[in-house]
Amino acid sequence: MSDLVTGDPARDAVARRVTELVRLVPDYPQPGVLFRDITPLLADARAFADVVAAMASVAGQVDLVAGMEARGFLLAGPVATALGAGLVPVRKAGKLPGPTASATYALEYGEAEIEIHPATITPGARVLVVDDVLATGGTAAATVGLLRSCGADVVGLSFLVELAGLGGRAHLPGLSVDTVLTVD
Ligand SMILES: O=P(O)(O)OC[C@H]1O[C@H](OP(=O)(O)OP(=O)(O)O)[C@H](O)[C@@H]1O
Ligand SMILES: Nc1ncnc2[nH]cnc12
Repeated sequence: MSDLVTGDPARDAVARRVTELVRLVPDYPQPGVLFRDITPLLADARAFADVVAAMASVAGQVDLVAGMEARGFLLAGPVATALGAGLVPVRKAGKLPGPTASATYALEYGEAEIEIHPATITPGARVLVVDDVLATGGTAAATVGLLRSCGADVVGLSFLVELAGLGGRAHLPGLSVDTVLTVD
């Protein structure tokens, strides 16, 4: 199932472009995974601008946008600029000089650890979390937990593509979760 009908024609048109421009790669990076490759979308100037605008439109006033390494960075930076907000890079372990705060989590294809600089988060800062794909929700849930442990007020999450069949939303209870395109 593709959720291409939101009732907003402009938003539906952006969702259709995402369907057209996100390449499906079977068995990558391991057998059984249908990988969503966003590079054709990023290379299309109009589509890139439209998805950034759509992803930013879900939030009101925010202080910071948190983006997950690596593909999340590509969307979170422009979304932060569009919202007049700062950027918090959520990095894979070992990439940030200390002091850092960290969390471990499970992926659709493996396990990972993420880190942030807690000093960049003022207590009560309103933070929007941005990433390309919501799959099992492990990355997003770990990011929310990490941000909250640093005093952030996570006001919502904005994704390009949600793989609804993997049930990621269930790991984000009580949070506003928006996606440009939802697929099974
Ligand atoms: O909902 P989940 O099951 O946690 O999966 C989603 C995450 O997986 C991908 O990142 P990945 O760790 O593959 O890193 P990359 O962006 O560096 O390719 C994607 O960009 C999300 O961050
Ligand atoms: N199927 C998938 N395609 C792209 N990124 C992902 N992250 C987790 N699962 C993914």
